[in-house]
Amino acid sequence: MSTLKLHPALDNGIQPTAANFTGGTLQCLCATDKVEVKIDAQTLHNHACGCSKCWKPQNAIFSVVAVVPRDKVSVTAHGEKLEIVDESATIQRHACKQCHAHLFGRIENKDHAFYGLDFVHTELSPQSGWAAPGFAAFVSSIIETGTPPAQMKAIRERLRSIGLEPYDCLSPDLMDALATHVAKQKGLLPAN
Ligand SMILES: N[C@@H](CCC(=O)N[C@@H](CSCO)C(=O)NCC(=O)O)C(=O)O
Ligand SMILES: [Zn+2]
Ligand SMILES: [Zn+2]
Repeated sequence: MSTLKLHPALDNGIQPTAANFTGGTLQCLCATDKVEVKIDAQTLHNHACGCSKCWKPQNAIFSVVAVVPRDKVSVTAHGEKLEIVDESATIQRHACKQCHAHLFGRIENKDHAFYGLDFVHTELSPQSGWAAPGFAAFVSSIIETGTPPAQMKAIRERLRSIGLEPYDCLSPDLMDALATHVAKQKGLLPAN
């Protein structure tokens, strides 16, 4: 067992994706009056994210975050406790005002490549079977939240050892999707 602590869902053995899994609920960390969000689909593109904006549990250096179509996400309890962390961010993260867990992050810009997808942390779910993380994104960004640069080599090696290829932005598939969207907007590729 490595002494490097990345995130509990990575350090304790990655739980496998369940076939035919169709969703569940997310709950905030409050002891009572939990905010609850229902997700009526399996998640996609789950990944470790090292950026400073994605929510992570205490002492974790990575977040674990996936996407799901926004029309599959609904607030089912205590929505009055939610607030948007940063209205100016591309991803508007809806967090519990009391425990600060992020229940979902929504893109409101219709011109964005990922418009229509919400960002969610399935570790907040009592169910198991959600999509397993498949890569690590924004790895160099962990330096921005205080990780000493000298630890980066060991952290990238640890990520690889648990099957998560480290990238300093998103994965090549997702970067290609972003660039394809821009080329279509410019009329350099056919719209569909
Ligand atoms: N170095 C910055 C990077 C922040 C960043 O660009 N984060 C990405 C990934 S979040 C989920 O994968 C992003 O798309 N952000 C848009 C947003 O947060 O609104 C840092 O660490 O802060
Ligand atoms: Zn809460
Ligand atoms: Zn992030």
